[in-house]
Amino acid sequence: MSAFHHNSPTDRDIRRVLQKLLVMLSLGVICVSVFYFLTGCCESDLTEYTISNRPAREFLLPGWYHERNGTFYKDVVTVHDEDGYQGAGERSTKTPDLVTNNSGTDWTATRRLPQALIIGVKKGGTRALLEFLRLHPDIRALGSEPHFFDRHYARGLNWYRSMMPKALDGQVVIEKTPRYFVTMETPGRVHSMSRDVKLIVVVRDPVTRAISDYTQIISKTPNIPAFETLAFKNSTNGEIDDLWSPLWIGLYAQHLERWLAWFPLAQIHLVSGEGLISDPAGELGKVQDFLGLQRIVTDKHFYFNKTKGFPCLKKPEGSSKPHCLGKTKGRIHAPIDPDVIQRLREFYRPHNRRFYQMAGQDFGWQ
Ligand SMILES: Nc1ncnc2c1ncn2[C@@H]1O[C@H](COP(=O)(O)OS(=O)(=O)O)[C@@H](OP(=O)(O)O)[C@H]1O
Repeated sequence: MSAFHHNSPTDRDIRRVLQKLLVMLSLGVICVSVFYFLTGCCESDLTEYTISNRPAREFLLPGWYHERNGTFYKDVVTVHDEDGYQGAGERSTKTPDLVTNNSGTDWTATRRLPQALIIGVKKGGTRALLEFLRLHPDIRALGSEPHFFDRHYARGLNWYRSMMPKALDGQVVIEKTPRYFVTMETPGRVHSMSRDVKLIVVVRDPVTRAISDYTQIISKTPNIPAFETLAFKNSTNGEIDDLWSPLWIGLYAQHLERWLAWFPLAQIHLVSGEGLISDPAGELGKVQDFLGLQRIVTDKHFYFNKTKGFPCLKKPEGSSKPHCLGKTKGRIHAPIDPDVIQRLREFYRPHNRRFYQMAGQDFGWQ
């Protein structure tokens, strides 16, 4: 009896302690949830990546993820060029290690179709432009090249929208796929998505661009014939093979004409690829104006890296260290016979003149 009276308060004590522990545990869980919610840990933008000092190939290839209906999908990585990858829904159980850039932490952010597109040109400086634009807090840029209008159109606009980063009201969603500029069906398809979309084309001297293109091709397929062999239909009479892709892409007037059948020139902004290297802040200023954004990306964001020979970012978004583009951007070109270069300059001269007239802008190519 006395033992019973002696044990009874101890049981109550234990119950009380257990109740207190339960209350404290619940409070802990609530606090952690609130903390995660406020810091945005629950919200990661899976189509984005953090800019790092590592070359693009290293930090992009390990995995692109996107999320649909609460499931993470690892993108099937198909290398298009140094920085172009496309997603196609291979299921993954891994947690994404890629994180968002400015903004997606706000729960009001939604995925929207892009209001602006960098449509070209291949090897013009499109990656540099996109990386520089990402510094702007009102820009939400897709890191990969989705190739929606040229390769994946059958997947539909909902798929395209699902690829986009989340954006807040007032932010401009943008993607870059340089092949859009030269593919026949793209202007009409872009127009049917939106007649108001803003289009950006980075253009570069077509001769240098062709050599850059060839340098990239040969880096992947070293056994292809020499540039000089591919550039001419007939080496004895010097007739240029303008259907060879590296040369055909440089026929800017012809490609622009196709876009002008669908969009007014005022909706197309041409960026000088050379200017993007010599005066990145100047070119970025004009692009920000065109996009209706405040000029936030300015010369204080850039420095000239002598080793790289190109402008680099002092402090890229998502990192505190300076950042240059990867080694496939700004690489040493394949050596080309100077007579061939001269012949190509002559070939492009009338095409360039026509392009300047159409664009109302002289890019000063020789
Ligand atoms: N800041 C900076 N750093 C490095 N490279 C720069 C920069 N600005 C412009 N460029 C030029 O960009 C060229 C590559 O163009 P793209 O990014 O459009 O190439 S791609 O079509 O996406 O493969 C690349 O071409 P190459 O020099 O022939 O490699 C560069 O000349």
